[in-house]
Amino acid sequence: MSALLEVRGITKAFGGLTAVRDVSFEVAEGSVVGLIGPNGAGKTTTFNLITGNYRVDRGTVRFKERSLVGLRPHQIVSLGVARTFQNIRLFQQLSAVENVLAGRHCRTHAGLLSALLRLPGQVREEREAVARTMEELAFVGLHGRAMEQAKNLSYGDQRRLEIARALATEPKLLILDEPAGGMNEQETDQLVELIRKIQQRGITLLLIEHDMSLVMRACEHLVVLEYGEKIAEGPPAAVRKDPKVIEAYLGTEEV
Ligand SMILES: Nc1ncnc2c1ncn2[C@@H]1O[C@H](COP(=O)(O)OP(=O)(O)OP(=O)(O)O)[C@@H](O)[C@H]1O
Repeated sequence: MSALLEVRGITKAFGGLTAVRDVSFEVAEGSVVGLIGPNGAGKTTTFNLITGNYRVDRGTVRFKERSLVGLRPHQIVSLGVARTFQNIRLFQQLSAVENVLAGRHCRTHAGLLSALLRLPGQVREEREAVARTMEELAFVGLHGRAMEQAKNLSYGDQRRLEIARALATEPKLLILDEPAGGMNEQETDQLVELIRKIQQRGITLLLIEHDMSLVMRACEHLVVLEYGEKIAEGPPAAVRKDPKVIEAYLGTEEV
């Protein structure tokens, strides 16, 4: 079976610095894949190349055998690739439910005219969108916080809200950039559970994470970057013993 996501030889330079050089990997449908590596290794740049936030200099990105190169981020979301960001990007003044509704936007069809006239189709679509939103909030464990402004939520809850918003776009592939960033141990344990529940829904996950306890528990395949290049990949137990990986992390953090 072909991979859900296939990245082949992607390269991206910023001025004189090649942030990602000739990186290739695949994400099998239904799997949880971790992209790891020291700070500045090119992980977020790789995500931005997949999601259309940056354009590749060279190489290909294929999702469900369709090229994503040259597509705009919202087109890629419509195809079924959703993401969260390393630096939380929520509408801080809006409620949790409004933030998730913003994510639903790409799956609603009613045009401006029917919205203004409040035609029956529009009203039905709105009702469905709110119901779906409440389901996603419950799914990530935020049922009691729907009306809370995003800025009043804890860091861990804000990360969960970002995941709910991404899920509301009905992705096939969910890309998480440091989902455990700023979380305490208990919140990280809950996140491992949430990742399993998302996988059980049939959604494939690709994540960047520095918390190795999460990576080792949640991921079945790891891709390791250093200085923009892939230095290893494989099952977590094998990768953590790989001398190149240990070397890359020496003096930075424990693998
Ligand atoms: N928009 C940009 N303009 C210039 N340089 C950039 C840009 N984005 C990333 N870089 C550089 O590219 C390199 C890779 O950065 P990237 O953020 O992809 O690494 P990372 O592995 O995600 O790091 P971290 O774990 O610290 O988030 C870094 O040297 C960074 O400074």
